[in-house]
Amino acid sequence: MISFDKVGYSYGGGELLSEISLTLSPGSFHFLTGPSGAGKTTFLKLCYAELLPTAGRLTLFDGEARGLSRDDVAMVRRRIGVVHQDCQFLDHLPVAANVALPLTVTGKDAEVADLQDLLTWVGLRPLADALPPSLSGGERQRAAVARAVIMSPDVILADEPTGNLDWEMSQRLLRLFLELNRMGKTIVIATHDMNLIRTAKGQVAARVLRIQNRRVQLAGADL
Ligand SMILES: Nc1ncnc2c1ncn2[C@@H]1O[C@H](COP(=O)(O)OP(=O)(O)OP(=O)(O)O)[C@@H](O)[C@H]1O
Repeated sequence: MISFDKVGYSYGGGELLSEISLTLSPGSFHFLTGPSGAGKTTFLKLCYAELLPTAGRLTLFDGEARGLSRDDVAMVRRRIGVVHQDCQFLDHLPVAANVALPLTVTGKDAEVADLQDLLTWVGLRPLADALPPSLSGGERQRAAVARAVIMSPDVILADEPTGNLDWEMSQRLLRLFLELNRMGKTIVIATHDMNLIRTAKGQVAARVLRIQNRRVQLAGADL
């Protein structure tokens, strides 16, 4: 589905990521960890063609990343939902409209019932008409998850989704990702939170990718 073959990435200086060879198979669950500045966000950006490799071959679905046309990139982005680290919203639009935005911008209307179901699923139905600035950190993250899944993507990438959340809210968010994975979605979560990883590993056959010394490698079973 997403396959790295000796991929490297450089922002212009030396390589930040080197010789990455791995495959994110359909339905798999991966955590991505590593020190601050190691390149986790950069790795995720490669996965959704926000950045293109500066070395090696990266296959996104059936196409080589560097050979994708604009239409191909748009197609890739429709199949990948991203929960960004800072989850930005349009502050003048209510939560429901923000969640529906990926559909609206592609000219489609969200079915009201589907949108309400999605908001119920993330526990935000009572806040459907609230404006984003009034949401708590956990509510923002759940709205971002809802927005990332509204297009029914095959893959969900989340960048530090539990970064500023307390343990209970982190667990709640983790349950959403576990449920999405049970529905067959491929999940990649970048996180520093080892407790979250351990908790998840009790519930799903998650693999842990660790970025160290520019390489991305599968961590041992001790994690
Ligand atoms: N657009 C850019 N131009 C140049 N350097 C960049 C750019 N974006 C990121 N970097 C650098 O690349 C390195 C990796 O950044 P990245 O955000 O991928 O790391 P990270 O592992 O996600 O970090 P954190 O855990 O702190 O979020 C950092 O040193 C960062 O300063």
